Amino acid sequence: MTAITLDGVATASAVKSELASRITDLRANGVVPGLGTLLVGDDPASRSYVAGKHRDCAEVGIESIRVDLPASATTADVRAAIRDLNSAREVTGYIVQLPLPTGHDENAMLELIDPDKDADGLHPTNLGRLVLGIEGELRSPLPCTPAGIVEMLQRYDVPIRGQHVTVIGRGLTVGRPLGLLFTRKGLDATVTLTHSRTQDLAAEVARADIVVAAVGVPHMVKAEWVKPGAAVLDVGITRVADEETGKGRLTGDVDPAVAEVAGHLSPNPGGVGPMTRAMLLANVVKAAEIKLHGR
Ligand SMILES: Nc1nc2c(c(=O)[nH]1)N[C@@H](CN(C=O)c1ccc(C(=O)N[C@@H](CCC(=O)O)C(=O)O)cc1)CN2
Repeated sequence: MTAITLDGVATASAVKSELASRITDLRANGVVPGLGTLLVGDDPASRSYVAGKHRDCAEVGIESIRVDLPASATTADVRAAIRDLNSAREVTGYIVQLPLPTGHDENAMLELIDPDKDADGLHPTNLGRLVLGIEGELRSPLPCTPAGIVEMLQRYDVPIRGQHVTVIGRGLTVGRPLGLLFTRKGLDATVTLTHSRTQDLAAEVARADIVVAAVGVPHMVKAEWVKPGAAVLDVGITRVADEETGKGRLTGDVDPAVAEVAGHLSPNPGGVGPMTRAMLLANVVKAAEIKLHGR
């Protein structure tokens, strides 16, 4: 068996096309969606992700406002930048790019974001609404990677209801919110959230219909662990030196041999990453629509 590829580039492109008409409507009604980004320091990966977010905005007609602070920025500087983004009229939603450099308290900074402008769904109020299972008008923006994973599975008609999902990694942007999202009413999966202290990871993966690997350990998920036909989403990414050329290349958490066992496989790069970016745009558009129509 060779797995069906969950193509994040093509799926993100479809999402972006669908957003374009909503953005046109917003603009016609005098609301210009604007995404702000706050980047602190000079981590090359974060720089590249932020640059990608601005390119995406330009592609779909969202304005983008970039605030970059040097690695020497103090917590007071970061607070001031967040305060400015909260009050900037042209910013309808924004993100604080994570991770922040060592020495900054990420949770404290996320808490300063105006929840109505939280394009990442990572403010405690918005995460709280996810925990509370609030639906309808008060439903909060969803964290982008979890939202992108679910969107991609649904667009490929991969069953979720009643399925067993094993998530590897309990981080803030992927594992923890993803567990909440999959168990939400309407999605109705059963989730095992695993982490570095999980005793028998292979066994937890083996019983999963859907596996999400988000740890950043190259090729950690082995083909022998995976139930034949399972959907496997490779989220963690590590830059390693190519053995032949010595040049840097990107490697996911999933061993390539998994493609021979899985039913669906999202590659890395080219899978969940582009969906993360597309879901950010969707959150910005949704926030702008709320600004126009109210909740
Ligand atoms: N405030 C946030 N910080 C971080 C988030 C987040 O959702 N909000 N997630 C990640 C980084 N991230 C977005 O910020 C992100 C990661 C990867 C990609 C992506 O498109 N990856 C490409 C490969 C990129 C490359 O060549 O390096 C792919 O998978 O094809 C987009 C966004 C942590 N921080």
